[in-house]
Amino acid sequence: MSQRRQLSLNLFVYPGGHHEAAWRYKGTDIARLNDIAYYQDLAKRAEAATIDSLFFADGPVLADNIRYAARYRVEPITWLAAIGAVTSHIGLIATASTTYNEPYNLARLFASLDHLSHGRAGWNIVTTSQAAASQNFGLVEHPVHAERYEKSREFVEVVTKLWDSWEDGAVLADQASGLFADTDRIHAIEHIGKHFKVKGPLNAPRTPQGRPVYVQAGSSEDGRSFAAQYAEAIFTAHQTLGSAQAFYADIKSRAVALGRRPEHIKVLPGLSPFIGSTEAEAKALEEEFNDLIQPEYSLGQLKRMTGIDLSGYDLDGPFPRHLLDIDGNIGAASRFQLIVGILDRENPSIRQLINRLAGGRGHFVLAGTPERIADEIQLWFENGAADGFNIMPPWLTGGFDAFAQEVVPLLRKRGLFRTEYSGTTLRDHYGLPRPESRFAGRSLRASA
Ligand SMILES: Cc1cc2nc3c(=O)[nH]c(=O)nc-3n(C[C@H](O)[C@H](O)[C@H](O)COP(=O)(O)O)c2cc1C
Repeated sequence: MSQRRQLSLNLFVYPGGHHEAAWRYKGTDIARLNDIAYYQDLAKRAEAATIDSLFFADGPVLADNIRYAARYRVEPITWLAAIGAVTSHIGLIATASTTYNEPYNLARLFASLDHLSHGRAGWNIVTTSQAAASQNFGLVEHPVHAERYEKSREFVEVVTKLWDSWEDGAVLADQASGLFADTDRIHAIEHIGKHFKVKGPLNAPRTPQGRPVYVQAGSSEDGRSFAAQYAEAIFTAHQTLGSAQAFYADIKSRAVALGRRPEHIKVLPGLSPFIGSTEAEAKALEEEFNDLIQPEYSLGQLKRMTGIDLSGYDLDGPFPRHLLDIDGNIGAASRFQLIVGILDRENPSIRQLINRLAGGRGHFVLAGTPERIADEIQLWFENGAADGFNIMPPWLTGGFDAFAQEVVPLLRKRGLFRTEYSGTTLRDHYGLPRPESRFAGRSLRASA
């Protein structure tokens, strides 16, 4: 009997939680945000709930709104390495930018993470939308959207070749013969492109997963086309079932047009759940968070997403829609479209829009009972909108614990989510094949 299709559930970790005022919430353990033991404990609890992976976002520049929120970054590969050492199954997905890294260095870092975790590494491939990052790297200006995506393609090609440069079986470790490596199975990549010139090979063996899982998180036209070609999992933000369905259908059909199998590209929208034993209790909890919002912070967020500075405007007045530059070049293009959608559907005041975005920066925020949350997950999963979700707890660690203790058992009871891991690698959890090196068999052909 073929097994029922299973949800993929990731835990998206943000210091303190995803609501922008999470760090001010009484239940947030704010003193422990730099304590690796806090994240290790969280990872162990996520592993006990058979969550597919932990995911850390990142960007190589300090957020300009640090004054009002815990929005600093610790470097995720370093952090996940320490988490990997105390866990055995949960996937470890780190974000790294193709605009502000060198492929060789990054290939080494992720290969090391995959080795040390015995095959649990994933790479969230981003191009970095924050323009201020350029000032940390001596660039005259931040490359525009299309340029960043063009460079990211070559970056991924180089890194993939480096991960392929050692075939399986290249390490002989034959103590009797004295041969450590079969050098016919280790290949220079000789890459010469527009942005990178890399001879290779990598200086470490092929990793347990062949290569880390490729994750992608941009939803613009360039982002989708990139994802359809390379991504094995996609993080995306949607406010409605309809928008998620349209995105899902578009991504899968693009992937199929490129000769890929649709089930090898997991679409994982964000979901930030406020859970209560009644609907009213859940809504009251969300309100408690929204009461902690600081408008200075929220208006900065809004400016980043829309390009408009609304400081000085009456928060309870209408959103000045006419100021939106629909055709302009906005860094996070898909998030801009998402806000336009909210304005079209709901015509909110500025304050209502701020509250709407505070929980998940445009991701789907849902306040309800555990059954209501499970119903919505099932609805999206069974109606062509999602292969799973990127769970974004409003606060940590309590917001995740509530999900693990109250929603996960319901999903299991409905046969939608595993009760135990069936494998040990992130590829196993997502049901993805282990890729073969492009050089596989080449040495045999040469000597035939
Ligand atoms: C769940 C999720 C997580 C993301 N995490 C990051 C991140 O850590 N760093 C980053 O630079 N961008 C991140 N992004 C943003 C996208 O990678 C992308 O840069 C942005 O959406 C703009 O690209 P687009 O115009 O193709 O959508 C994230 C997006 C989503 C949906």
